[in-house]
Amino acid sequence: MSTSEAPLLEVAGLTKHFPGPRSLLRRRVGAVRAVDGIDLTVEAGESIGLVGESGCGKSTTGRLITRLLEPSGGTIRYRGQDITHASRRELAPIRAQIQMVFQDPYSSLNPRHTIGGILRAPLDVNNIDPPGGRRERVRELLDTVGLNPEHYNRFPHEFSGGQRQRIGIARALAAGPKLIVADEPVSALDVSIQAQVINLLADLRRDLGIAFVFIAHDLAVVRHFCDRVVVMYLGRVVESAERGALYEDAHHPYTHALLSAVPGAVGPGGGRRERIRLTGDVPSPINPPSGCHFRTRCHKARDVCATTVPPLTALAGDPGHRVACHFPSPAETLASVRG
Ligand SMILES: Nc1ncnc2c1ncn2[C@@H]1O[C@H](COP(=O)(O)OP(=O)(O)OP(=O)(O)O)[C@@H](O)[C@H]1O
Repeated sequence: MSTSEAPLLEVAGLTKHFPGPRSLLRRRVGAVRAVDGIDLTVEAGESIGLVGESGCGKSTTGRLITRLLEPSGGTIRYRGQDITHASRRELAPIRAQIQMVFQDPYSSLNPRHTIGGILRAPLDVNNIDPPGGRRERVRELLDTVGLNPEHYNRFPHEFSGGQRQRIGIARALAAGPKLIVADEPVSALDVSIQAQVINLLADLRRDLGIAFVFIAHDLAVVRHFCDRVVVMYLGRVVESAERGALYEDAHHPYTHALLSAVPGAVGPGGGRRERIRLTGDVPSPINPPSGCHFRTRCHKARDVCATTVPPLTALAGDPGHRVACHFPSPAETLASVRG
C-alpha cells in the first residue's frame, strides 16, 4: 500500500505489559497487562473517542500512540510508516505531527518557563521557521486558543486552570500536528469551563482539519465531539462504532452499562434508558479474568465466557460496528435477556 492511501494512524494488536509489583522477596510478580491487543484506525481529520472506566488502559494507549511509551507488542503505523519501535532520530519528524494534550494543566507545564518559552520550544526542537518569525508564531498561537498574545512573558502560575489548558493546546498546535491525542483534556477543569475548552477543540478540528483521539470517561462529552467511539475494558476493545450507532444501538453489555450511567440518558426508543449498575471495580490487569475480561461483572455471562475470548466481530448489517461479546444484543432486548 502506498503511504498516501494509508490511514493516518493504524494500530494493530497493540500491547503494553508493565512489570508487576515486587513480592516480599523483591521479585517481580507477573505483569500488568495495561493494553492487551487492540486495533484502531484513525483517518485524517477524524475524531475517535476512547472511553471506559478508570484503569481500562486508555491513557496507556494514548501514550503508546504518541510513542511516549514503548509498546510490548503489535504495530503502530503513521501514514503507512511503521513507527512501533522507531528510534528517537527516526521519530523526530513524526513527533511534530502527533501531539498530546494532557489531563492536568497544572503539572504538564513547566512552572519555571514563560508561556512564550513553552510555546517556542516545539518550534525550536523541530527547526520550524515561520515566515514572521518564531515569536510572532507564538503570539498567533496564543490568539488561536483565545489568550492574549501580550501574555508571552507570563508564567503558568499566573493563569487559571482553563487558561493553562489552552496553553497546553497551543503547545500541541505549535508544530502543525495532524493528530492530537487528548487525554481527558477537560476532566480536571471546573464544569463551567469544560464546554469552552471542548468548543475550542471542536473549532480547531474544523478549521485545521486535525484528527483527534479523545480519551474520556464522560460519554456525554464524547458524543458532542467524536465521529466514532471505541469502548475499552481491561486493555481490550469491546465495542467500536460510528457515534450514532454506538449511542443509539450499542450491543455490548459494558457499553449499555456505561450509557445508562450518563445522567438523563435516553434509550433508542426515546424513553429513559434502563439503569444498569456495574458492581465492583475493574479487575486487576495483573490477573485478568479468563475468556471475556468483562464476564465477572456481566449479567449475561455463561460458561463459554470464561473459556473463550470473544473476537471483535462486525455486525451483519453494519461492518463499521464491531462488538466483542458472545451474547451481543441491542438495548431493547436487554430486559428479556436479563429476565
Ligand atoms: N507505569 C506503570 N506501571 C505499572 N502499571 C501501570 C503503569 N501505568 C499504568 N499502569 C496500570 O495500567 C492499567 C491501565 O492504566 P491507564 O492509566 O492506561 O488506564 P485509564 O483507562 O487511562 O485509567 P485512568 O482514567 O484512571 O487514567 C492500570 O491498572 C494502571 O494501574
